[in-house]
Amino acid sequence: QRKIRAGYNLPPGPPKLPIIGNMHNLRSEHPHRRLAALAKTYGPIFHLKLSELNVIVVTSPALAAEVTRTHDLNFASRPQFLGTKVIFYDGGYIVFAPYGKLWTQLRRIVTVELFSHKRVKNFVLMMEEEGHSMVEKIKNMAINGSPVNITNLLLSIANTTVSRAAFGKDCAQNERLFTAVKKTFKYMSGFDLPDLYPSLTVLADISGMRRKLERVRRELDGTLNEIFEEHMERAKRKDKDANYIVHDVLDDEDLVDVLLRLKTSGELEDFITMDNIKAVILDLILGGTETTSAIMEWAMTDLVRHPEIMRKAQEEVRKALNGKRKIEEKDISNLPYLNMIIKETLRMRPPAPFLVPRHSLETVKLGGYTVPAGSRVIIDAWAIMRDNTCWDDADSFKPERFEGVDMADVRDSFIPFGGGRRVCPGINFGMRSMENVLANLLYHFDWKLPGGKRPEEVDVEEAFGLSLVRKNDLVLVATPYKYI
Ligand code: HEM
Repeated sequence: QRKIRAGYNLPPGPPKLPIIGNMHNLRSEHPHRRLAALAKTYGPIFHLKLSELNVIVVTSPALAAEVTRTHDLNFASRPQFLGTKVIFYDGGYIVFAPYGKLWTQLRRIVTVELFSHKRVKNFVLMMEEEGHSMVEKIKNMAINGSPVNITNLLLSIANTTVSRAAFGKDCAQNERLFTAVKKTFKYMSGFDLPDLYPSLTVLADISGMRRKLERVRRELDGTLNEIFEEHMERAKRKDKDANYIVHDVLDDEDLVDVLLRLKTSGELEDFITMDNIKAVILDLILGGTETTSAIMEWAMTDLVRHPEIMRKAQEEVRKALNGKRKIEEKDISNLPYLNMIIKETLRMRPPAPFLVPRHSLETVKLGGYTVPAGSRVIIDAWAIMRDNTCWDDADSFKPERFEGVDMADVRDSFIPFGGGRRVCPGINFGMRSMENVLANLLYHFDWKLPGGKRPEEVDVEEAFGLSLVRKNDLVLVATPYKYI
């Protein structure tokens, strides 16, 4: 560290304490708010020492663009955490993968096979089906007078949507897998002791962290093995049965089918193992579940807090549907205001406030300062999207601000999905599924708070884990809409 300081012009930052560096500066329930406050003192790029690690934080659109565009390749890698190494088959292969051949191959496969327009179109039919069954569930609760736990409902539908895309319909192991995945969420903050002192490998054992992680990994691996075996069996039956008919696209291949087909037909590079394939599936579940459910939950929170915005959104969807009983994909494109609501929620409550950290491969200059090779680089998307110099009245929920905005013009200041070659590949999939679910909630029901609470009494307490979520469950009362 002394060597780094002597030779380099590191960005400014708060004073460091011996051994722990700046860890005390982040001790807060809300690290995203702490970092934004530090930016006010130290400027748009600052340096933190978290135990052994050099952490560079950037909080301006221009510097974020330098990371994701000007120096894209240099920052295209990820730091490694103990959790990702143990659980994700030695390193994770997409979200947390270091930059390299394996990541490039697997990301390409996922982009082409899961997120292509054609596939997302097929998945949309599945999303429609899930949307309808959610509506029926809520109608039953409304008839019985039970309030709806929106938090659980949305997490469950987000999980079903991603896992149906990955494993197909009626996967018996889904519940078990999701329970294990949820356990992994809490081991992945990157701020755990073994991650802050990576050179002290013994810490992973003393703290008991490795043991806990290995237990979860065994659970996940066993469940994934069962799922893969069932898929292989089904593929064999399909091959043997010349009369096997694919009845509709929902019956078609899911992602596990696709990956297994590519593997057995030799279309995948030899170095891609079954463990890599299993890790890809976990990556997608991890990347796609809590993010989408968090945004939908915050959107509902802000809608009940702003009844006039809720009313406007409901008028839009009810006018567009004109008495129809079921929402279809083609209806969604007639809901521009709903799309603005989702964008505004992504701006104000990004599920990944710091995106996913980057790792600097080489020493480079950023904003006139030196970023040493091996630094962890955090793009503070939360601070950028709450910056009053980028967004007028940035702390207020105003979906109208996106009216007529060409998104290319705000590409550096609207970054909930990140940018550059590590940008989120699930944008299309995520946006479609969120629009579908929210349109259903707004079309079929009127919503109010239980116990006669007023809109301004809705709590907006945040909890910071793998994603920025509500601290307390959102519970609302639904009244079914009387169709025209
Ligand atoms: C509200 C929805 C979502 C948000 C806000 C979101 C946000 C993000 C962010 C910030 C990153 C890191 C980007 C960077 O480093 O620049 C990311 C990466 C990723 N996301 Fe998403 N995501 C969402 C939905 C999804 C969905 C639905 C999926 C898949 C089903 C998904 C899969 C991934 C994957 C695989 C990566 C890793 C990309 C890589 O490192 O190459 N995400 N996402």
